[in-house]
Amino acid sequence: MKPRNDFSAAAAAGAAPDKTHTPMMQQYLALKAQYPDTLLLYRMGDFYELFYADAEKAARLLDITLTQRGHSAGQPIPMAGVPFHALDNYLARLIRLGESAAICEQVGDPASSKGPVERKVVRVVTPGTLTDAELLPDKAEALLLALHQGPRGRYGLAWASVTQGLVHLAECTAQGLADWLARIAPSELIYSAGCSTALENQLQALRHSGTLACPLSPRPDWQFDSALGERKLLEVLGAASLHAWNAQDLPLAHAAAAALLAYAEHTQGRALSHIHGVQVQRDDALIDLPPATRRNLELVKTLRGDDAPTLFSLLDTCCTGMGSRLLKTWLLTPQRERSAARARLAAITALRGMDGDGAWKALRAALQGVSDVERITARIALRQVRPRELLALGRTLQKTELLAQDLPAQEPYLMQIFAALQPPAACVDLLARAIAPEPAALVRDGGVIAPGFDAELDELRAIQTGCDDFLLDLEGREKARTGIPNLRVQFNKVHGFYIEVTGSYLERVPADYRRRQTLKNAERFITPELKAFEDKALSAQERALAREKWLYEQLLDQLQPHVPALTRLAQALAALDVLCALAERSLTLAWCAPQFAPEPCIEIEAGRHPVVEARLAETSRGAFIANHTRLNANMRMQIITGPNMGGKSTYMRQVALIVLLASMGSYVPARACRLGPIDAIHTRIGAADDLANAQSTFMLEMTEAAQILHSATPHSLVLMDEIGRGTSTFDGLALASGIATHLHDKTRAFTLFATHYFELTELPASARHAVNVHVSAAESGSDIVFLHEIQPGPASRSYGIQVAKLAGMPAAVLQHARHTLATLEERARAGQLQVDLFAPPPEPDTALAAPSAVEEALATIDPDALSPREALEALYRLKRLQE
Ligand SMILES: Nc1ncnc2c1ncn2[C@@H]1O[C@H](COP(=O)(O)OP(=O)(O)OP(=O)(O)O)[C@@H](O)[C@H]1O
Repeated sequence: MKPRNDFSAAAAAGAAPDKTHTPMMQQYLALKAQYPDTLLLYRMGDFYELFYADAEKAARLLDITLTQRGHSAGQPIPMAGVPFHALDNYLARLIRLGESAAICEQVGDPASSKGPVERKVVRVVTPGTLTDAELLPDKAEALLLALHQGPRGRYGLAWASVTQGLVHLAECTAQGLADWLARIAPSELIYSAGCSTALENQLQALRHSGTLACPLSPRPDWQFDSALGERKLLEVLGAASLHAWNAQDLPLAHAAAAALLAYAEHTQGRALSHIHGVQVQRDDALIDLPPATRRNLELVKTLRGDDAPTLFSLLDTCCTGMGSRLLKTWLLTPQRERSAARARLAAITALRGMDGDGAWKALRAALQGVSDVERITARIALRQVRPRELLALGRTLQKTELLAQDLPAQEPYLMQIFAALQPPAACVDLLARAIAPEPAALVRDGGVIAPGFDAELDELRAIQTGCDDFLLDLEGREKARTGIPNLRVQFNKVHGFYIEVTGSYLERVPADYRRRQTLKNAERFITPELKAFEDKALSAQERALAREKWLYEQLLDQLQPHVPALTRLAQALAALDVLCALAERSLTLAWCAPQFAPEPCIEIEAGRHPVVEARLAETSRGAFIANHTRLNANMRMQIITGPNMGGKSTYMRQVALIVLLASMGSYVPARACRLGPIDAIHTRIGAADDLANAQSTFMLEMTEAAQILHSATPHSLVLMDEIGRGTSTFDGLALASGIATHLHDKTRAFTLFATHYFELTELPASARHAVNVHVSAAESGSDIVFLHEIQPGPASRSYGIQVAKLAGMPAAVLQHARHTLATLEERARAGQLQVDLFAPPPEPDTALAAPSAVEEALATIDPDALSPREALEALYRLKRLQE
């Protein structure tokens, strides 16, 4: 028999309440049935309790005590709980572990309830739909992504951050899916429970490989409905058509949006009224930055997985969390079309002013302490905002009026920002009048609404403050009446008001005193007058609290119409913050403004690697040596040789970082930079075993290289670092030469190809768009000095043994290595193994290349047009052909 406490199946199936359970457990089970996959935190007094399997899971995850709470239906009830005031703390831990939690509060009045107080799930906290300031990281968005599998290997994607109010839509092919998922990097992914097993396996595999680092939740099939999605989008946008957003013909993305909005609403317990826009992202609009590129270029995480030092950590001097989040978006989604980058560059230039003495400094000083208007606005719309957030918002709004005065007037992008920086006057006024100067953290504690805002509240408060005067007066009068000199009138939470008389004066107590409590040396009394006062004071306090709650709700109602304007203002503040931070960086780090060219080219004068340069400066290990790069239609490939530690990887990465920085609209670490159209940055650098996916170093290297050869175009930048070194010398060399030739002849991408195979330096002799360069080093005795300068021509030798010496290799090993090297070189000279690495391969055998009968038959089959029976017959036919 199934254990009794495995309730979920019966409950989830909507079975009638089991009358053998206690009434409270019946209520719990009915609520739990609606959230079978989510931990249900059930409010009981000062605790949130979990029961049965939830309790066991929470005890394990949160390291809290698993106890029992009596019996229900004849079985003990496992229970674990967390104190209500520590809820945020425990929620944060659950979210980090990828769990979700449904928060169930008491909503009924305990005094008038028969049986258990009425309870309701007020919100569901999930990793992708966070809104709490305490749970959200300042500098990162929590994104929820819905994925819909359409026919013929196409997918619809819809994603949003609940605190942003912007829904993103995209459609992609099966091949592009992994890249999209990596680019969006959601905190939670929902997909249709009815999707194919292949998709489910692919998602799980991406999760194991780390490409997708978030929980995956299946949702009911019917929620992924295209017509419903379109209707819902129109509803939240308050529009009649999606044309304004160019989002009309995306049925698969609409289906994903239906599930996305349904899930987000389900978690928040209300419609998302603050959604203000839809943004369609098209495959070909963004510069492609595959996961390997983000990783290898250490854009937002180092190769070790740390947050710094990275390009983002170097750039991010933003004053607000909104700015940091927007900066990250700009960095990771650079557009192929240059108008956004041009506008940002022009704005940065205007902010810098003539000699760096522009408005940026004053603006940054003003931006300090600006609150997170974006998130506070979302929380207003979701009616979750706390009093102190409203206070902070009010102060920020007053500040933004001043901020706008400092903006340089003529620049178009800044003028646009200026227009959005005007806070709605009615909102500023309302907040200033309504919120107390030092409000309590929670409305339920009172003291949130400012004095003077509401006459009734002021009156109720006056009764409470009149308390002290009355009590002093009463104490004086009672002392005089009774002649007890140390009589005191006091209050405590348990016993209310009382008159305390010590033992020695008890005989003087008048007859109208009623005993309330006996202590060791004293008695506490109440009189009719004091009782009447107590009733009035306590009821005034209760009524004041209720009035404050009501006023706060009214305030939220009055703030709703301002949500769109506040959202626009938040966007403007974020953009201004990023532009000022980029202006500051450009001046502090001596960067230049890049120029965009219509023809294909990457021309960099005195380029530097910003992160390596900053590290060198920090550690006082000398100056960074700047290098030039010149790639254009006629010079598309550099074969880079030179010693280990010479700076090859640094040089290649710096070119990619400069291209990326320019494309996002930032100044760049160089003296000058001219950049033509770019559609992707591909990198094949370093080698890390992917043990989790059972891929060897070499397999991974080849997989990544193959992907690059398939997807790069003449407008792509490709970095290839020491390709082929993961296998035997000849195999590696042969593959490296094949790959280099393909990139040069067929792909024709801008390619930086660093290698230790000297044989590859012969390529430029036959490949007219390739050139040899090397990083320079100088020998002094048996030692080596790295000059880190890129110079024309191939390197003369590799200096591996000198580098090993620098690394502290034992002298005996070095001696052995020198000897072996001499022998090998001698043998190579004598053998003169001469292979023309770059000769075109013989034509493939045409007999072999012709399609077989099975292949021909296969080509005529359209799987989508076949019934299951026809498919089976087709399979038998193919089998026969094979025989
Ligand atoms: N242009 C430069 N100016 C100053 N220092 C540099 C420069 N380039 C590289 N370095 C320093 O040299 C170190 C090694 O550089 P890098 O890793 O690029 O060498 P490499 O040639 O790729 O070596 P390997 O072939 O072993 O991978 C860097 O960490 C940096 O400290």
